[in-house]
Amino acid sequence: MGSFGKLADLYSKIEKISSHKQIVETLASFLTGLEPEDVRVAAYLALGDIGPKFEDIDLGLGEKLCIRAISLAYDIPEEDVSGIFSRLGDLGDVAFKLDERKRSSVSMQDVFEQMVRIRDSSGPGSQGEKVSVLSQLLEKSTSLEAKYVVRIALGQLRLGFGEQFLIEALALAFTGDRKNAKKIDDSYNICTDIGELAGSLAEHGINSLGSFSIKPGRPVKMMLAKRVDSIEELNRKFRGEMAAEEKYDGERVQIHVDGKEIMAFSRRLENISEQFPDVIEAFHESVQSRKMVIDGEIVAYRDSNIQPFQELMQRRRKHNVEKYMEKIPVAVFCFDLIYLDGRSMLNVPYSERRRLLEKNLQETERIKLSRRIISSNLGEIQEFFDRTVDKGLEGIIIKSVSEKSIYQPGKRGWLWVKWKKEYAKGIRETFDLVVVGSYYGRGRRHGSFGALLCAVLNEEENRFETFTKVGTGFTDEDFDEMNSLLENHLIDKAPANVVISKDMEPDLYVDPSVVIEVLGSQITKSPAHTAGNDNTEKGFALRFPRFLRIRYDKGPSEATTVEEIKDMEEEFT
Ligand SMILES: Nc1ncnc2c1ncn2[C@@H]1O[C@H](COP(=O)(O)OP(=O)(O)OP(=O)(O)O)[C@@H](O)[C@H]1O
Repeated sequence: MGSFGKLADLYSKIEKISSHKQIVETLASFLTGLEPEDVRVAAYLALGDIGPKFEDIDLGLGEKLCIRAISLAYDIPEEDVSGIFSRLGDLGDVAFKLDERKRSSVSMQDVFEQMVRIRDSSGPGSQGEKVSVLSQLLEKSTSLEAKYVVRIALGQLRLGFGEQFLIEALALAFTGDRKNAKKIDDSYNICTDIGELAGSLAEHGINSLGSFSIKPGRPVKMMLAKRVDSIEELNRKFRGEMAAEEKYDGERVQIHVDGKEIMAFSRRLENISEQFPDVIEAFHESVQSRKMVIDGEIVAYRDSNIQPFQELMQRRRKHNVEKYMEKIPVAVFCFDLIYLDGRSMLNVPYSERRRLLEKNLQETERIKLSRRIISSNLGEIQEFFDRTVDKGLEGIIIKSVSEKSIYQPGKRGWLWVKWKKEYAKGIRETFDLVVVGSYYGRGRRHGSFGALLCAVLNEEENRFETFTKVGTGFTDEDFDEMNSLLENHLIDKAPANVVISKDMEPDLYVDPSVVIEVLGSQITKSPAHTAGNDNTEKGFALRFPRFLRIRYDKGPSEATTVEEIKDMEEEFT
C-alpha cells in the first residue's frame, strides 16, 4: 500500500517549484513509482480531492471543526490552537507545528477512506463524528502528513496546478511521452473520472484509452459552440441545410436517467440534483425510457415565459431550496440526446439524436424541446435569428445536419456555431476571464479589492496569461460576493501556470479558479499584459473592461482562450 508520507513529500516538493515542466516531471516520477491500484487514489489526492469532480467532494468540515480535531489529536486547548492559527493563517501549518511527536506514517488508502467517511457522515451527531475521524487520522500522521491532511480536509490544497498538469504527468508516466496528453485529454472528456482514467492508464497503458464510453451517472464534458459574427460568416462556414435552434441563457445541464434515479450535472460536472428537485421531478414525468442522457439548458420560467438569467442565479444555493423553488420556477429546454438504453449516441448524427430525443421525451410545462427550424435558406435563418432576438433571447445556435455531425464532448468545433445579438451590434464583446490577482481598494473601497487582474487561457501552454485589469461594473452586492469568494482562493505567490508581467504584479494573488464575465470594447497590444505574447514584448490587452457577472458555471479551463482573442482581434478593434 502506498504511503501518504511519499505523497506529502511530493506536495512539499511541488510547493517549491514554479516551472510547469518540472511540476509535470515530478508528478510523473511519483506516479511511476506507485502500484497501479494506488494510482487511482493518488490521482484524486494529487488534486486535493477525494473523488471525481461529479461526486460530492466537500467534506463538510469548516475551520471551526478542524480546530477542534487538531485540539483533540494533540491534546491542546482549542483556544491555543485558534491563537496559533491567527498567527500562522493556515491550519495545515498549525498541525505541522503542533505535531512534534514522531509517529508512524499513514497509508494513502487510509487517508482516502477516512476522508470519504468524513464526507459521508451526515445527520445528527455527524459533526462530532467528523471531528473524531479527523483527529484520529491526525494522531496517526507524521507532522508533514498532518499538514496536508488538514489542507485536503478543508479543500485547500492549492498546489498551483490543475487537472491538465496531471494529465500531462499521466502521459509521461504511463505512455512515455508527454505529447500523448492530447489523447488522454480526449478520453477525459468522456471518462471524467480522473482516478478511473489514471488507474486504467497505469494498468493498461495507452491502449486503455479507446475503451471509455458514456454511461449514466458519469457525466461527459459538454459540447461547445464556435462563434460567428454575421450572416456572411455563417455563409462561409455552412453550406446547404442547417438546423437553427434558439439559444437559451440559463444554466447548462446534463440529465442522467438511470432507471428510477435521475441526476442533473452542471457544465462543471457538479451534481446539482439537490439544487433542482423540481427539475428531477419534472423529468420523472417526461422521460419515456429507462436509461437516457439528455443535454439541455435550465432557465427561469414563469407564466410560460423565459425569465432573465439573473433570476435563475438565485437558484444557486444549498439552503432554502424549497423556498426558492417556489419563488423562481424553472423549465428545461432539451436539445440533445447522447445516451439511450445501453447505447452511446456520441457518434450518431445530430438529426437522428434529435429524432430519438423527440420520441423519448414528453413535453410538459417544465420540460421543453429547444425550438428550431431547418433550412438552407440564409434569409430564413436571418429571420429566425431576428425573431428569436425580438423574443428577448440571446441569439441562435446553428447545428450541422450532416452525417458527420456527431456529439463531441468538451470540444468547441464548427458543428455547432453560436450567433448572438451582441455580435450583431459588433461593438461590444464579452469575455470569460480567470481572476488571478487583486489590488487593494482605496477610499470607499477600503477593505475590499479595488480591481481584479484577469487572465485568458493559453490552451497550448496550459497556462493563464493576463489580459486586463477590471475595476468597474461592480455593484455593492458584487463587491461583497466577490470578496467572500476570493477569501477562499488567496495564495502567497503566482502559481506556475499563471504569467504576470512586472508592471502588473497584484497586491494579492488568487489561485486561478474563479471565472467572471467581462464586457470590453477594444483589444490592443500592451507590454503590461502577457496574453498571447509568445515571449515578445507585447500581449493582447482589453480596454474599457466592465464586470458583468460571476460565471459560477465555468471553471478556469473554460475561460476565453488566446486563440479566440486572436480570432476576435481583427474585427474587434
Ligand atoms: N439550443 C441550444 N443548443 C446548444 N447550446 C445551447 C442552446 N441554448 C443555449 N445553449 C447554451 O449555449 C452555450 C453554447 O455557447 P458556448 O459553448 O460558447 O458557451 P459559453 O461559452 O457559455 O457561451 P456564452 O457565454 O455565449 O453562453 C451552451 O453551453 C449552452 O449552455
